[in-house]
Parts: sequence; C-alpha cells; structure tokens
Amino acid sequence: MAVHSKDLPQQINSVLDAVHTRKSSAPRPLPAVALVGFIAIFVGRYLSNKQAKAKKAEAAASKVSSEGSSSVLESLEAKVLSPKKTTRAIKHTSPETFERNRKFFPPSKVAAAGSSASSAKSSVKVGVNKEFFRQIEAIFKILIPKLHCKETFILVLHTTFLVLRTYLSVVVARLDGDIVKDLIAGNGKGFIRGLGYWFAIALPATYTNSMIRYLQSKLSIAFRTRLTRYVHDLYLNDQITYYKALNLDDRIQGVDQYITTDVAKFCDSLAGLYSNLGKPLLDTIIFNYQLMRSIGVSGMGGLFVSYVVTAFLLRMVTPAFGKLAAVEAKLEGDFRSAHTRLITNAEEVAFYNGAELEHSILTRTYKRLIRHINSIYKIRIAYNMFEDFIIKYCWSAVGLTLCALPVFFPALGGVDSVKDIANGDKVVGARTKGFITSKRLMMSLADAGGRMMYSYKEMSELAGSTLRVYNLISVLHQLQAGQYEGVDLKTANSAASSEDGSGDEKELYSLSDIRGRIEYGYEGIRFVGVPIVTPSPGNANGGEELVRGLNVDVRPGDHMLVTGPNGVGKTGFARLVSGLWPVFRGELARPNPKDIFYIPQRAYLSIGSLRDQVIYPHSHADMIKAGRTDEELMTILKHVHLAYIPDREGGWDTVKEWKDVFSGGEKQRMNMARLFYHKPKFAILDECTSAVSSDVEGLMYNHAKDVGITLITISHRPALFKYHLHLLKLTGDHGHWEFSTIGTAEERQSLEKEMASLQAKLDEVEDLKKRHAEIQKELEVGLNAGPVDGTKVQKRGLF
Ligand SMILES: Nc1ncnc2c1ncn2[C@@H]1O[C@H](COP(=O)(O)OP(=O)(O)OP(=O)(O)O)[C@@H](O)[C@H]1O
Repeated sequence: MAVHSKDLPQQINSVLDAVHTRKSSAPRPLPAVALVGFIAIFVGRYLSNKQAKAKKAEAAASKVSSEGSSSVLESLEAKVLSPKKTTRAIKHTSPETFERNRKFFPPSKVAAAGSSASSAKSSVKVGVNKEFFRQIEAIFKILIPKLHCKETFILVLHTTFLVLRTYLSVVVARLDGDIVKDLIAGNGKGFIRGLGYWFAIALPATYTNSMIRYLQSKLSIAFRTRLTRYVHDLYLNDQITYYKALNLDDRIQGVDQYITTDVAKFCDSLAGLYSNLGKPLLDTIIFNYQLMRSIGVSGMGGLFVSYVVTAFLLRMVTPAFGKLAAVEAKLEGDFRSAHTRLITNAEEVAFYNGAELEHSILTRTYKRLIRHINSIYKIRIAYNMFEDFIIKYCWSAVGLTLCALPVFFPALGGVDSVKDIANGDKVVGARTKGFITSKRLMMSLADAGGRMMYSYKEMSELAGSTLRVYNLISVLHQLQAGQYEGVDLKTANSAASSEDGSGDEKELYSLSDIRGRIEYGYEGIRFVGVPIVTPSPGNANGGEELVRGLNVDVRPGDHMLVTGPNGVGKTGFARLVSGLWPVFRGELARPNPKDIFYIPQRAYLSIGSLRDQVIYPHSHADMIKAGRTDEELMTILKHVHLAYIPDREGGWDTVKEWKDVFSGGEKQRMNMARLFYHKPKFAILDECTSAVSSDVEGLMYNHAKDVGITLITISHRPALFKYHLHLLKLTGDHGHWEFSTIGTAEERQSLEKEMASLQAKLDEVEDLKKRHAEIQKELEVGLNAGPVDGTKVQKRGLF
C-alpha cells in the first residue's frame, strides 16, 4: 500500500521508522534528546543571563534604598548627568507610529456590550467572525511590530517545543505498542530495552511540557508589556487623551478596568490560544497521518466524517461566549469602579454616615455581576455535557470501530501491520501492537480534538476581550487626533428648532464640529468671539452655551478677576485656556504650556515624597537638572507659611499619602508653593485659596505679583478685588458677560484702606450719636421726676 512518506519531513519519518522497525538496534529517541538538550542549553543560558541581570538590578536598588537621602540624590544626579551609565531608557511610542497605526483602528463595527447607542445600532455580533479577525490583525501590529523582536523569538521557541511535544507523543505511542507486543510475546530482553527507552524519553518529554507552559506565560507577559506601554503612551501624553477619554467622550467607561484587567485577560487568552489551538492542530495532522499507517485509508475516511459532523454539531450548539465574556468584563469594571469611588470619597461618606447606602450600591453592582456569571455557568452545563458526550464517548466508539477494521478485514489495514508481519512478527503480536499504538494515537487525537473544540469556546471568549481592547485603542487613537463621538447635527438641528418652537436656527455645538482656532506662544491670553460651551458628550442637542462669544485680552501685568454665580462657566474659562474643553468657535491665543500654570479648586497631591509635592509636575531628576535646591524649596515654603512641614514630617524624602496628612488650608498653600517653584508668566487660580486665612492669602497674592506672575483669579470673594486690575463678570443671563477695569492695584488698595478707615470712623460716630441720644433721654426722665435721690438714679442704671 502506498504510504505518503514525502508528506512529512524526512527526519521525522526516518526517526519514526526507526522506532517501529524492530531491526534497528540504535537507541531510537536519541535525536529528540539531542534536540531538546540543545534547546535547553540555549534557553537556559538566555534565562540565566536575564536572572543575573535582574539580581544585579535588585542589588543596586536595595543599595540605593538602604543608603541615606544624600546617596539617593547622588545616584539620581549620576543618572541625570551621565546618561550612558543608566539602564536603557524606555522609549515612548513615536507620533509617526500612532499616525501609521490609526488607520488600522477605525471605529468597531461590532455592537459593544453595554456601550453607547451608536455602536449598539450595528448589526455585527461579537464572535468569531470577519470583524474579529480584522481586529486581531490590527492589534497584532502592536504586539509584533517587526519580524526581529523578542515576541517573535519567544513564538519561534514556543512553536519548536510544541512540535517537539507532538513528535514525542508519536514516539511514546509507538514505544507503548512495542512494549506491550514484547510483553505478550514473552520477549524479556525487548521488554527491558523498551522500558529503558521509555525512561529516556520521560526526561525530554517533561522538560518540553514545562517549557511550553513557561514560554506561554512569557509570551503573555511580553504581549501585555507591549500593549500596556502602547496604551499608556496613547493615553498619557500632551494631547491630554486621558482627560478627553474621561470627560469628553463616553465610549469607554471605566478605562482603568480596560487597561488593567481587560488587557491582561486578552494577552493571557491569546498566548493560551496559540498553544491550545496550534498544538492540537499539529497533533491532529501528525496523528491522523500515523493512524492512517495503522488503520488504513478507509478508517481515515471514517474519522474525517466524524470530524465534520462534530464540528457542525458543536457550532450549532455553541452559545455566544464572546458576547457573554464582554458583558462580564463590563460588569466586573462597574463593580471595581464602585469600590474605587468609595475609596476616593471615604471621608465624605463617613461624615454623612452614608455606609448603608454605599453598601446597597456595592451589593447591587455585585449582584448584577454574579447573576450574569451564574447564567454563564448554567449555559455551560448543557454545552459541556454535549461536548463531553461527543468528544469522549462518540469519538471513542468511532475509534474502537476503526481500530477493529484491520482485525476483521485485514485488507483494510494500514501499512504498519503488513510491515510487522513481513518482519516476522506473529499475527497476534502484530495485531496487539497495532491496536495499542492506534488506541494511544486515538486517545491523543480525541484529546487534541477536545482541546480544539475547547479552543473554539476560548476563541469566542477571546472575541469578547479583543473587542474591548480594540475599542480602547481605537477610541484613544481617535481622541488623540481630536475626533470625538459627536451628535448627529441634522437630528440635533431639527430637535432644537422644534423645542424652541420659533423655528429659528439655534447655534448647535457638536464635538464633531469644532471650528475654533488656538494660537500658542502669545504673550497673553486673548479670546476673540469664543463661546464657553460645555462639551456634553452623548447629549443629542449638543453642548450648552454658558457664555456667548467672549472678547478679552489679558497682557502681562493685567491681573484679572473672573467672577459670577455658581455654574456660570468660570472654571469653563480656565478649561478653555488650558485646552481641556474644545474651542468650538472664534480664536483663542494663549502662552506656551511652560509659561502658564493652573491651580485647581480641589488641591491635588501626588504620590511621592514631600519634595515631589512642591515641585509637581517636575520629578526630582528634573529639579536637579534645572539646578534647583532643597534650600530654595524651603524659602518657597516660607512664603506660603509652611516652613514647619519638612521638620514635622521628617525631611524632604518622606513619602506619605499626603492628601490624608495635610489640612484643607495646608493643601491649598502647598499648591501655591508649586506656583512659586515654577514661576510661570501667567497663572490661573481657581478658588484655590478659599480655605486659607485672609492674611496669608494676601501675602501669597502679593508675592506672586512681586515675582512677575500675571494672575487670573476665579473667585466670588470681593476681598480679592484689590489684587487685580480687571474684572470679567459672567452674569449667567443668556451667556451675558461684562469686562471692566478695577483700577491700578495700588490705587485700589489705598482707596480701600481709606474707605475702611473712614467706615470705621463713621461707625464710631454712629455709636457716639446713639449714646448721646440715650443720655439725653435719661436726663430728661430724671428732671421730670423731681429732686434726684442718688440710690434711685443708680437703680435706673444711669451710673
Ligand atoms: N464635562 C462636562 N460636561 C457637561 N457639563 C459640564 C461639564 N463640566 C461642567 N459642566 C457644567 O458646566 C457648567 C459650568 O461649570 P463650571 O465648573 O465652569 O462652573 P463655575 O462657574 O466654575 O461654578 P462654581 O462657582 O460653582 O465653581 C456647570 O453647570 C457644570 O455642571
């Protein structure tokens, strides 16, 4: 019977023939051992090198932390001043790479589970379909950016071990057949030799298995590192994509869950899928070929038919695992963010005694998640039963029948049994060997088939996490390029005119229709016809116009106070200048980022040392590079009346959760210290001294002006008038605003002083007048009452 030996690599064929031909006396598994040994040495060297490097780095790190602050400083200084000596810096993804990749990430056509309406309109479902493969292909451009990279190396090594494992399985199946045949024939020598080979194979086989697991984890970590780095570069950059994703777009809610859990899950599933799908696929090809040698072509035909029927049946009964996985990920994210909210607002909740309500929110979120997970488990019961029934029982029955074919109909047997009989084996021995080998191969095949079917389920689940990761990258790419999910202007226009009733066209502001212009590098802040509009993502009527076409020009030294009632758009003004809100119309000219500093309403304290709080957003290395010293920081703290802090907290290097350490006023003063450290040309102070006592507030304002910072203060408090020259009043009346000049600061201050002293004198006059009237009245009463008795007068309370 013709055997297609050319179909397999020559080497595998010759080794397999050597194993099953009894005439060969050479130790048969040796090529495998040699190959594994070579790979083991290679991988071992690679890993030990890595471990040695890691140990070295760890030792260096512990040395730095055990030495005092001065040595930390020295080591940092050394790093800054001699970049050659530092470890290789992690390079950020270049804007060109983002530009190149953006076209591979157009908005997903799949209806994202639990996402906004626009994507939900889509008819494409989550699952193993064309869109899934397109998304995977796009993500692969990030995972494996070029042919020669670490991931390719791991993949090649992983594939080598997978092939090796399949090869060893075939060797084991044949060896098993040989051993049983020798046992039945009573061939002691052959039996002992067989056992020897058995143990010789055990070593490379176990090593191969553990290397496959190890390389799978390495591949997953390598993928995760690449993806996380890419997403971080896309998320945290000067385009403030993180702010846009959180405030100007609602397509990715719970972005932390996406970046942490979803990315990790995706990489795990992808790395697992490669071995869970690649290995059984390879097994199926090789085992089928081997089986054909034992059970013949007709047996193979039967096997093929059983595959097709199985695949068809399983496809019919497989639930939408992809969609279920995507919904589960979203619900996990909701549960996590409910906890995060509580952590962030623990003090406020405690003051309000809100534990019970918060508890019910957490329980509700958790129940929603668990209800969904439980429903997945229930769906799985029926599916797993069906899968087991087909793979374990039906396949075994088919397998046994196929093994029996050569026994009952020798003409249908494969080439091996013919060869064995020709080699002088007895018919029973040849049948036993053939049956044991075929059975083992069948079992491995059933196992491979099972894993392949299981992989289909995994692939459906992978489709869910792929969709989430793809959506994350796609939305971030779009936001970075300034493309938002805007409202449909046609629908919004008709809605606005009918609501209005007048039929007049009302100006609509959609994030997809931003027409304003921003000019950087201007020596001041100039608004020309710029409206202040809330971005309102997802609002069908577009953003709300808070302030109508604003025209102001603040030049150096023109300190300006922005005032108005709550919610009128004062912070909106600052958000426009800082580039957080888009300029929908008009022209905005502003200084370069380094020349303007913004201090928000809620004081922010970063993770890090006390020093980091003053110099934020500089790092210590930046500070050293700029030639700034701790003494300078101390002087700054004196200006904000916080000079006692370094001593109290144990020095500049103390690391604490600073938001829990400082009082409200201290937090605000620390934020003002940052302003004095950075000394920008312009500063926007948004109610950032509301908790500071007025005397210290005055000192800080005066110091800021002394060092040449032009102040734009957002505040309701008239006490701050005296530090400003101009007043921008947002009235809140149909977007109305007024701009006026307060006068020079000195004039204003001296006038106010005079006013205050005159007022004090007037108050005194009023008191004197009142007293005068009282005395007069008493005297009149006393005179009318006749001669005065001293005791009587005293009783009336005159003296
Ligand atoms: N991302 C956003 N999307 C939609 N509306 C927003 C957004 N951010 C703020 N707003 C709304 O815009 C309005 C103006 O907000 P802004 O923070 O500018 O008020 P403000 O004048 O500074 O008020 P306050 O004096 O209370 O600080 C508010 O009604 C607010 O609810």
